[in-house]
Amino acid sequence: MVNKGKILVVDDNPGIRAALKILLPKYFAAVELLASPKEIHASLREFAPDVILLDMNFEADTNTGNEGLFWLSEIKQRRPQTEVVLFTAYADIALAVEGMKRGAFDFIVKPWENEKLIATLQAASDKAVANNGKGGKAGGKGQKKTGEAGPSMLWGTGAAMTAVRRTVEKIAPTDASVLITGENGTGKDVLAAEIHRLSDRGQKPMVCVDAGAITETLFESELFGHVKGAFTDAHTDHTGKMEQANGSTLFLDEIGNIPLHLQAKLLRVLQNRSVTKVGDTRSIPIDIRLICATNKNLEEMVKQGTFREDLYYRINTIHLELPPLRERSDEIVPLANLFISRYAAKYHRPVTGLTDAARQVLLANRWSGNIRELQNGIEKAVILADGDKLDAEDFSLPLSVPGEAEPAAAAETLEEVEERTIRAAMDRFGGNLTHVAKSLNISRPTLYAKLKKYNI
Ligand SMILES: Nc1ncnc2c1ncn2[C@@H]1O[C@H](COP(=O)(O)OP(=O)(O)OP(=O)(O)O)[C@@H](O)[C@H]1O
Repeated sequence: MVNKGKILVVDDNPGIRAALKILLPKYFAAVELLASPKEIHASLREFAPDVILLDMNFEADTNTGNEGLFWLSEIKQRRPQTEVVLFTAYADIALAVEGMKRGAFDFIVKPWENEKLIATLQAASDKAVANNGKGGKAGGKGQKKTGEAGPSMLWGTGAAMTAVRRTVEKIAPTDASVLITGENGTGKDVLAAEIHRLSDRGQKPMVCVDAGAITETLFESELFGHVKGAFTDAHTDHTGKMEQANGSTLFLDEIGNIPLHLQAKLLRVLQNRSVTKVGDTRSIPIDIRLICATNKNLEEMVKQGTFREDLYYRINTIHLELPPLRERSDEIVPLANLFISRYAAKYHRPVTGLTDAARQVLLANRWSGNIRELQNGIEKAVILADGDKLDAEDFSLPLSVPGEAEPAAAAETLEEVEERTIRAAMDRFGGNLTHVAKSLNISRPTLYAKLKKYNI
């Protein structure tokens, strides 16, 4: 069946373009092919593709994929509703995860299988159509919206998350500054929203600023505001995010990305509890609760002199560390089920759950992109699935061990999940401890201790 989607292929290999020129028009309403990414901007404007199949390396002899990542963010900035499928000859899972974190829909490795390529492009096209329906807001990370109601948070029952939850319950109603750390995709934004929701300020919208997404020149104006005429483009007065957050919570994401000279200005505002707009002399008192997040090690940055120590102590009254998903295995199945119901409703698919084999594959995966990667995987699987349960084959995951161990149930203990994951990895790597330790991201001594503990 021909999908309504418009596909743009960007690849400098003429042979690949020739093959796709024959294949794709059988399945899609319109297909455009470009040899160079330099023409992407024009094509975004004129052709307005739903999906871009984007080569990762355009210069001969390079295989870093950096060019692909650069063009991915260009596309996402200019036309966020367009979905991007990365196309690479180099099977690099780290690059795939990086691309997904930056908003790519999926990753296809060359040489490709026609069936998989078409299915992926069709799923991406369906998602692009859904994106268009909600005004172009697409997945991936972009500028955050003030007051956007974040999705509700599912709390894990493992030891680490139980401890985080207890702390959150104690500190949420106070005005203490909170620093949330953790790898990308562990749920820092979601946790910030939860703290705000539980606080006395929860009736007002939380104001979010992604410090990683604002240019240095706009930072002050964005945060503190400006008055008309303060600089060339300041045609009107602008209320900064700090003032907008008055009486509420300010969530400052990616705080580790703020350059030193701006850190000094931020500190001054926090100390004085007042803000002065760019181009103004009057100071406006502000009453905000500050929550910051970062995936960087700020303590290390303080030692290296790239993060101000005084600012670090100011924002870090309470420190919450979100563990990576691989250390929160008890959450994988409940989260997967949550995302299944969310996406089944969104895409009108009759999917209701997971087969045992699918649970198995999800539990055995490493999830370097954490909950975001799981969410993306479920979204794609829901779009592509044929039956009412997602099966192992609906996920293209590297560490799958279908049908080996006992099916996982949501009620399993963390230890049971850990034991099964280790057994699965031992089988997969034929007992090669170096490979098993590496795949589980633990040291060999830790692995020895666990093998002994579980009598493996
Ligand atoms: N506990 C949770 N319950 C439900 N959904 C969650 C949970 N944690 C994270 N998610 C979902 O996973 C995705 C990633 O979460 P979030 O953006 O909060 O991570 P993050 O740590 O802030 O990532 P980054 O470091 O890239 O900013 C989001 O779509 C979010 O809705």
